[in-house]
Amino acid sequence: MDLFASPPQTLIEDADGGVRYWPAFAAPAEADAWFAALQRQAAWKSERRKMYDRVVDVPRLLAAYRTAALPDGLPLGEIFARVRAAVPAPYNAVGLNLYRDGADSVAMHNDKLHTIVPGHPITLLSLGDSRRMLIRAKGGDRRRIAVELAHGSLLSMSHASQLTHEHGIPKTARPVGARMSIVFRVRPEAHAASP
Ligand SMILES: O=C(O)CCC(=O)C(=O)O
Ligand SMILES: [Fe+2]
Repeated sequence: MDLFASPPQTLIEDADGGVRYWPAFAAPAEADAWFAALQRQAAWKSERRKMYDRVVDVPRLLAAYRTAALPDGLPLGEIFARVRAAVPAPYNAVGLNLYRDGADSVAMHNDKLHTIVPGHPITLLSLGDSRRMLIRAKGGDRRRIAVELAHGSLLSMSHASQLTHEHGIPKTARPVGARMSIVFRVRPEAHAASP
């Protein structure tokens, strides 16, 4: 079966591509190999960020590369080619998030607008244990959409959806192992190496 060709689920519709989800984008064995290589060899960093008047640990590990300078020995070139074929865009940045366990998370947010170029999607591959992403409109119907981001799945969010919706990965008390996301973006040149 050609999983690659299976149609996505549309989670949100808008004139810019909406938010679409492909549950079985990568074959399980391929996703296993990508996860193992990236967990072992990506340049993971723990970051600290200013939150109001405090500096706090970002509750996940991060790595970032320019797509024009992907390191050898990691499967990022192969992943990039597959993602770009499914959701074409002139991606120039890839950010990786590693959620070590259920205590790691990302708060509800939209991706910072000055760090993404209008008109282009944000497209992310999930590897490892599945984690739930919540998506919620900023105004109007505030009911949350939940999507369980499966091993080997792909999610693409339009630029327009960053204006209308927030997304996040809440902490979970479920005993979960590591999960990572590999997030492709079109960034202004000044931000192309940012996570
Ligand atoms: O890990 C994910 O699936 C989402 C990450 C995210 O929202 C971000 O890096 O901006
Ligand atoms: Fe995000």
